[in-house]
Amino acid sequence: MRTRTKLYFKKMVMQAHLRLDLPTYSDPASRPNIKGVRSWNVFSDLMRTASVAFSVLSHIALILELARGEKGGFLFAILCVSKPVFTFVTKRDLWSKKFILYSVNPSYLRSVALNSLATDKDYKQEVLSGSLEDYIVNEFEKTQIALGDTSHEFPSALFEADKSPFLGVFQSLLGDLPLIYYATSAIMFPEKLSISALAIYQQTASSIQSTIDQITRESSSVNKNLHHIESLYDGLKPQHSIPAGKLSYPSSDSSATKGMAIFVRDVSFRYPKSSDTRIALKNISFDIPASSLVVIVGANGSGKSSLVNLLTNLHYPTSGTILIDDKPMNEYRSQDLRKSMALLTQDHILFPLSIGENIAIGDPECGEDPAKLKRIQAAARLGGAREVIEKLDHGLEELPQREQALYSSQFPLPPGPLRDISDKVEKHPEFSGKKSEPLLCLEIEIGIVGGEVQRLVASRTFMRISSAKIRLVVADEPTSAMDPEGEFELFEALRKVQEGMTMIFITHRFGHLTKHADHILCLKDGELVETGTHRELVVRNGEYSKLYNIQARAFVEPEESGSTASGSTT
Ligand SMILES: Nc1ncnc2c1ncn2[C@@H]1O[C@H](COP(=O)(O)OP(=O)(O)OP(=O)(O)O)[C@@H](O)[C@H]1O
Repeated sequence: MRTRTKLYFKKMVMQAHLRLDLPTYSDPASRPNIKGVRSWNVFSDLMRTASVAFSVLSHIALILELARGEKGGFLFAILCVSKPVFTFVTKRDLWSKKFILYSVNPSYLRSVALNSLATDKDYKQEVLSGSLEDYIVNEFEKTQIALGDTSHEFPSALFEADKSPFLGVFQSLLGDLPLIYYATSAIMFPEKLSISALAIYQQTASSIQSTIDQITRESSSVNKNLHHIESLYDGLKPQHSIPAGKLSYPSSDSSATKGMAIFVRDVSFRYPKSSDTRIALKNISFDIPASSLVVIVGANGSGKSSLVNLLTNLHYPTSGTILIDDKPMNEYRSQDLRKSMALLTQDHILFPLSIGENIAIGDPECGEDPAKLKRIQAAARLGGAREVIEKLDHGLEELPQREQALYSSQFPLPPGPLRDISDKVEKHPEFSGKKSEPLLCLEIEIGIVGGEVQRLVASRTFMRISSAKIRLVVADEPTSAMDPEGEFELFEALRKVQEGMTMIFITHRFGHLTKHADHILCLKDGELVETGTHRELVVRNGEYSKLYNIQARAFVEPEESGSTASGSTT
């Protein structure tokens, strides 16, 4: 039951995560704040609270039953429950309240900072190289002196302790009242004295006390866990920042062989909820005709990736409109638009799945397609990843990272595959000194490096393109870790499959691609400063020509550089 409950909620948590669009997901407050395991805690907490409540009720019933036959019995029963009830009512429990804990005591804050200097590995190198050991300890001692008797107790304990001492005295008095009452009535009516009844009363009263205490302790954790579950159900409600309509894309009237046509009208964009209040894109307008090849260039931070984020529906303009095939982008279903696009960026990485699945996932609907393997192989060839895969021990079956959970044994393992793994673990640098840990998670990497990762990720894009559903391909510097030959081959392969698709490339390297571009968009500080073909822009002698000449100059002899700078190199 525990496993089933956890798995059920784990799936819900995954769905809640997957439903969020990028801007919403970027805000940590919007992400579901619960793990599957907590769901079980909620369930078991509720069960435990119910059983404790049942126990309290049965104790009260017992004491009432015992008291029924006696004169003054009900008064005695009330006295028995008075202390637990009083404690419950006057308890100061921090965890059942909404609160923020923070310290303003400079000595305390300094002591925390010095403690982290001594214990945090991020500071280790600088602390050692700066010979700061004695300084840190001495300064820490000073903060201790400055703090004096200031309590270091956990805030909840301080909060709970912070109540009138009279309450405590009264509380313990209440605890003794049943005994005082019973003793008084025993003196007045000695014939009624029964040691066994006294013992039962005493024991029952203290049981009630402890079970009520338990309920109060647990109620806050039940509250907290229920709140988490509630937030999970809230997370399942769609909360998208990107508006979307109901039109399907591609619409039935658009020709199946054409790429996506994009018209950007006076678009400005600022990242939502970003601490950086600067505007990323300012009043940008341009047209990208269907099936054209567009290259976006510009210096770092000029807004190229931000523009791509808008065109691929990952973010939404702060103002202005983007039209796709003559209709505003937000009139289409977001899912449809994304299914018609292939985005390839330098940040795309390998998933923790087999290499084959990493490529196949480009077309998540390929499922049991009998031609799947052939398609994967073709995609790997186009992405330039064939050799990368061939050198792997398990080819397409290889996992980019193998995560292994191992139980280390106190005793040496017998020779065999388990012993081999165990030996490998013990030799691993991360393992040193951790022999006593019962469970060790170890990632064994298979050594695929930057440029090779980019080839495999590019293969995923070719797999996506081979689904024949793609109308727009966007490549945002996908070759940053590749050698120039790899980059050339990738762009050539993309250009060759371009039929029926619009292609947008972002690159910092001028050359082959920019010369073939139908349009070049040149950005500077979030503004579109120039558009045109390579030839047009080079002779214009503006921002594009400046960026181009910086690179071109590196390839010409010093005496030629003067003519290059003047724009004659085309
Ligand atoms: N996720 C983000 N949140 C907030 N601001 C961002 C975010 N991404 C980019 N920016 C800001 O938007 C502006 C444009 O950045 P962008 O990444 O679009 O430029 P770029 O031309 O692609 O740069 P590069 O060539 O370095 O990739 C910069 O000021 C950047 O700091």
